[in-house]
Amino acid sequence: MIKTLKIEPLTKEAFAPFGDVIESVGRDHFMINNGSTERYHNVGEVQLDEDGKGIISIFRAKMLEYPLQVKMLERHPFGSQSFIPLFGHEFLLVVAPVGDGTMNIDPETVRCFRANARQGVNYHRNVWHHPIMALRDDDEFLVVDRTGPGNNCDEFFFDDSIKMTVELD
Ligand SMILES: NC(=O)N[C@@H](O)C(=O)O
Ligand code: NI
Repeated sequence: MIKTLKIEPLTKEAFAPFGDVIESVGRDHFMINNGSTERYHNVGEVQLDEDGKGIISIFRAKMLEYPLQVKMLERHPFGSQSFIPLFGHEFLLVVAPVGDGTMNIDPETVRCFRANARQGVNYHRNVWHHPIMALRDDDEFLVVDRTGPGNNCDEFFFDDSIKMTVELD
């Protein structure tokens, strides 16, 4: 199989099978702080297993080489993982659904999205995703995910016959 992944705009609806889009645009909110602040409540769900702890980290990422061949995806079985751009830059993401839970990904289910400058993402537990795909060097992302016992990162490598690429326009 040889295919160039279509880069789709990131929307709440399209991303629903993979997790949450972290954004305020178009979302419900209510006033707090005596009317000085709008709270966009619960735009993403932090998922943890009973032994895990939620932590906040910062990832400073290099831009990968494009066209990029998607050789692998990873998943986190014990918790969700969110990426919120700290500098408000767009970024890409490649995902695949949880599937049947085994260490296998149907390449036909792999999708690519582009997050706009006001969006972050929250991958739900076991959602397959590519490591962070910044669109400029030294871009920084706030990351909320899980630490704790056990291996929380499964990697799946596609067969060499599967050539899926992401091209920048
Ligand atoms: N390994 C790690 O902490 N980062 C990845 O999970 C990622 O999605 O970038
Ligand atoms: Ni990850």
